Amino acid sequence: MTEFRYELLAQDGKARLGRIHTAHGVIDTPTFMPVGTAATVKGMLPENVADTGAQILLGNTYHLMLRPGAERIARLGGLHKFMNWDKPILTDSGGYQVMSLAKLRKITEEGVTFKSHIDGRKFNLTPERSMEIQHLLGSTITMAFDECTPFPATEKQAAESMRMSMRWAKRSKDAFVEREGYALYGIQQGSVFENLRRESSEKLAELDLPGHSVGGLAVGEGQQIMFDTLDFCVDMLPANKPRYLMGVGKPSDLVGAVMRGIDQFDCVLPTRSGRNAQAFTHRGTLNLKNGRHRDDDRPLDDQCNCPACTKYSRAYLHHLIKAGEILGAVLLTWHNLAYYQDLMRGMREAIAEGRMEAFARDFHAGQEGGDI
Ligand SMILES: CC1(C)O[C@H]2[C@@H](O1)[C@@]1(COC(C)(C)O1)O[C@@H]2CNc1nc2cc3nc(N)[nH]c(=O)c3cc2[nH]1
Repeated sequence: MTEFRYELLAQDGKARLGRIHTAHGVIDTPTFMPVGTAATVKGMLPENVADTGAQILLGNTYHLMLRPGAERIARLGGLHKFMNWDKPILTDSGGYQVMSLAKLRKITEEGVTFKSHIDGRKFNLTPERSMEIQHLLGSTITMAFDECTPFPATEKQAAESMRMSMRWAKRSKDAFVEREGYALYGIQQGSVFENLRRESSEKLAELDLPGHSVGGLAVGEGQQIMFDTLDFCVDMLPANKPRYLMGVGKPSDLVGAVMRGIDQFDCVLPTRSGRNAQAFTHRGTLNLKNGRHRDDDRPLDDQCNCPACTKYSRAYLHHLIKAGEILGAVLLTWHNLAYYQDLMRGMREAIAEGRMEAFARDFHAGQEGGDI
């Protein structure tokens, strides 16, 4: 069996090249984790997600506990078997999704009670139940149960929220079932306050966990405040363990956060935007609904080798979108995931060669290139 461990292979400024070894395989970092909320990366076969270069997917405790149920997935062999993905899976712990999706939520020291946004059934989620669900799913990386502090928050609100999350982190660790090659990550909170981020990091350090995430960001604060917070909060987490920035983000967020020491990312943007006709390319973003594409025989992105870019034209993609054809959403999702993986691969190579600054400059020049 493989023990869970992080290898730091190279650094370029604060940017890190690394490798995470897990029971379900290796993850080259910096890495982007496609979101597979309901046990599927929407519109994609898992083998095609793997073909884009993805080495790990994100799943959600909240969605899977509501439907089809964690015990059912366990009876059917676990989430990897259920969705036919044999590489690592990281599952979020549910607190964030309860606050952003569920109805009639009630938070107490014990946990959260809420009504399903699907059928109104009542549920109870505690650190202990979240750990049990993620164990039943067979998650490679389990996230501690926390409260994502809303933005904006006063320092007092952020302190109270963070301190409850740190008590819940201890309960998560006590309930987590240790398995070789599997890991529990702690989640740093504290909003935008340096002293609270430090207090959170010190509390997490006492638990000696194999990895950590920066929580409480990508909650509407905007890129500059996110970067300003990362400038001080990432270094508070142990350098010999992975650092995961939850819910981020658009391509320029990824470049800026890698340069501030982040190793793992997840975001709905590439898949959700793909279903909404938006394509990320090396020369900026395109909306394929726009009529200017109707006669354009060029590939979507001439630097991409995904099926959408090598087998079809912008005109065809525009036609599929206008006609509401499923293939339009599939091809744009496929392309966006391939673009995100190309971006991460490009950054890994740049860090290995000590040219991350130049990579970032070229990235921004390409995005502002215009006339795409
Ligand atoms: C509500 C929904 C679907 O989740 C996405 C997406 O909208 C949207 C809306 O704007 C973008 C940025 C594009 O992403 O924000 C969400 C992504 N930001 C984010 N995800 C998080 C998940 C988290 N999980 C835990 N356990 N704890 C956290 O502190 C936490 C913080 C997070 N911040």
